[in-house]
Amino acid sequence: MMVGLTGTPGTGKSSVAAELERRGHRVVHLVDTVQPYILEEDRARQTMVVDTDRWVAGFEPVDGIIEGHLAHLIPCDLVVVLRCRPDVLRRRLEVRGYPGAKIAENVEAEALDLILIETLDEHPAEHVLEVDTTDLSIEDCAGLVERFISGELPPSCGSIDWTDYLETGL
Ligand SMILES: Nc1ncnc2c1ncn2[C@@H]1O[C@H](COP(=O)(O)OP(=O)(O)OP(=O)(O)O)[C@@H](O)[C@H]1O
Repeated sequence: MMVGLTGTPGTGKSSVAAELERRGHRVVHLVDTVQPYILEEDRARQTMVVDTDRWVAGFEPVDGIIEGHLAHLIPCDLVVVLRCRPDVLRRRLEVRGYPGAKIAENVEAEALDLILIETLDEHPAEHVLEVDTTDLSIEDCAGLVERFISGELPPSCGSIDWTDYLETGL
């Protein structure tokens, strides 16, 4: 089974994936697979521009967990979307020393549910679990992912509304 672990930067994908790896799951990090598909470096946004169509077409399916903010673009069997309340996400990204514009862009994307919307463009809701990491430990998040994969936890998404964080200007 191929499981995507996606979310806005800072929502905890790498941390949760590391915990799942520690628990014996096979994890593939998308950052290790995009190198041949990088078109250019976007210096202002401190990020790489990836030819996502070619990358998706060239992706070899794996039996395991695919971690990265493009994971929902792959034809996974299940997708977990990690979420983080925008004010807390802002703090997580500030700690990283990201430029203000990059923080604002990611915080706004999170408040607008962009990754979830993209996920539901590609996958039926019955294959999707949304996890609000804001008040959960990394171990708890990993536990929810495990229970979703095993079928113990049903799919669930769409109950988060952080539009207030847009109106208050964060
Ligand atoms: N559930 C959590 N509770 C508290 N802090 C968390 C949680 N998950 C992640 N963090 C913290 O948030 C920060 C960002 O986490 P992480 O690097 O795992 O995010 P990411 O989604 O993989 O980001 P990127 O896409 O940029 O790699 C880290 O400092 C991590 O310790």
